Amino acid sequence: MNILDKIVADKRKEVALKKSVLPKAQFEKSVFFDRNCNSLAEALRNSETCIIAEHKRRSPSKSTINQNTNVGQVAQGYERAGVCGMSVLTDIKYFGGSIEDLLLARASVDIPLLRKEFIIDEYQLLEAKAYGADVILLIAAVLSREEIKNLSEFAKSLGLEVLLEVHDQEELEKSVMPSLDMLGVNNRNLKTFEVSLETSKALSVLIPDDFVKVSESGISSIEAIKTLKEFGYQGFLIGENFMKTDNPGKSAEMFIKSLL
Ligand SMILES: O=P(O)(O)OC[C@@H](O)[C@@H](O)c1c[nH]c2ccccc12
Repeated sequence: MNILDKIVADKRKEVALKKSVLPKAQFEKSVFFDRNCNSLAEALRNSETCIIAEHKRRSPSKSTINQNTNVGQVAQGYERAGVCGMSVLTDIKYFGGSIEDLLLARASVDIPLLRKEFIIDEYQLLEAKAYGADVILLIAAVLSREEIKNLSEFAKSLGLEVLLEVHDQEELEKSVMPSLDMLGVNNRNLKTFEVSLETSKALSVLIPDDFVKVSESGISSIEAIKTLKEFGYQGFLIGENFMKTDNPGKSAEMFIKSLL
């Protein structure tokens, strides 16, 4: 069993348990449930910075990155820095996040928020909406085409945007459909943790032009962004490079300044 299989097996148990404790009808009572979502795709199309900054305490590939974060402060720092959106990891077991992190970020900023999670069930989409997300991530490596279709259409019916993540040509070809807003290429192979920006370069030509292209993971230099922009990318998801510092917001601000 690779790490991704393990994460998904644990996620299925976690979601089953959550469903028994908190029935999904509860989510409709959230003040955020009827909120109009902010568009990340729109922000990326109209921005020069193109950065989606992530809140990530640890990961299976790096163990601890930053355990002493205050997610509200990080969110405000990212917003001040001028990012297009923020990604909030909500997985507890492998990434040290929580769904409450999303809520705290939502309470602190207005920028588009992506719920970064291993989504396998509509329950998690209702939960994402209730806790203030604007965008959800679907990972092609763990979903069939039919699951991608059902989950993305359900997300859209809630007013959420959808970022679909792929790592190779096969995943990309099985996933392209109109209910997606953005296509993300993960430079990190979630099964082996190998990182290479070549993945984004190779897949860029295969992504239809009507989707906003996002390059994810392993990005730490201005040069990398300039090169990826030449390959048509309009969004760049950066986590560790900001989170490993004492002040992720300030790091994002400096990065963005040197980008402009
Ligand atoms: O910290 P990095 O290398 O800048 O990567 C951020 C983000 O792309 C990464 O956390 C990520 C991309 N796809 C995921 C899916 C699940 C968990 C995490 C991820």
